[in-house]
Amino acid sequence: MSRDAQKKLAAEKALEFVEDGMIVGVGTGSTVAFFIDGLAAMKDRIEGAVSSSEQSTRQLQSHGIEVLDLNAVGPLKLYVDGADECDPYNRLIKGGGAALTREKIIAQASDRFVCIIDAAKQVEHLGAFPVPVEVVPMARSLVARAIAKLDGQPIWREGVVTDNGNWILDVHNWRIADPVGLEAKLNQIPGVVTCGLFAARGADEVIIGDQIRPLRRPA
Ligand SMILES: O=C(CO)[C@H](O)[C@H](O)COP(=O)(O)O
Repeated sequence: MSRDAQKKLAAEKALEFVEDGMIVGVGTGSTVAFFIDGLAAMKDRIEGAVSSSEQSTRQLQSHGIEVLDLNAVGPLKLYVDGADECDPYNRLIKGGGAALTREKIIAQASDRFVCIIDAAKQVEHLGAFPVPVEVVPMARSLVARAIAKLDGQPIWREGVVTDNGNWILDVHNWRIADPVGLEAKLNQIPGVVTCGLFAARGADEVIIGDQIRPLRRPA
């Protein structure tokens, strides 16, 4: 089955988590685009959506789904999003689409985070995919030097400006032994808005094709 077909299958399976009257947290990316298309068919049953990017907002609104402000609606029951990598414990690398900060905010504000991926994104250890880090522009070189001290190789994603007006450093060649510890270290560097490691709060369920994998904790 093609990767796109797997993404579509996972997105359709995630629709089963949507309940009547819900405000649904919606991620960003090509997998989520399938989810939004599916959500459109259920739009009269939901109250609206909270969106993680301008891109998803446009797609939601094009289907007539109301996009709500997270501050006005409070905690959400459900957040559905894709990922760039997923380890056996549902810890993720996200941010290939540069929407990581709003994605992490909505994931944190949601009771349940359902992640939808194709099988190629499953890995034993996170780090083959470069870890995106959103930085305040004036701190780019300061953060890059701090990351180099942590043995990562940061490369500026030149030309990309996030929805929050910030820049992205992609960190290559990282052997990530402790994703939770590294996430905390990155988030402490002044100028880092957030990093694309979703380890402290990973996904509650990962849907790979039509298979649902619940959360498993590391031993
Ligand atoms: O984190 C993301 C955007 O910031 C996406 O979820 C991630 O890049 C996966 O995208 P796709 O579904 O297109 O493969």
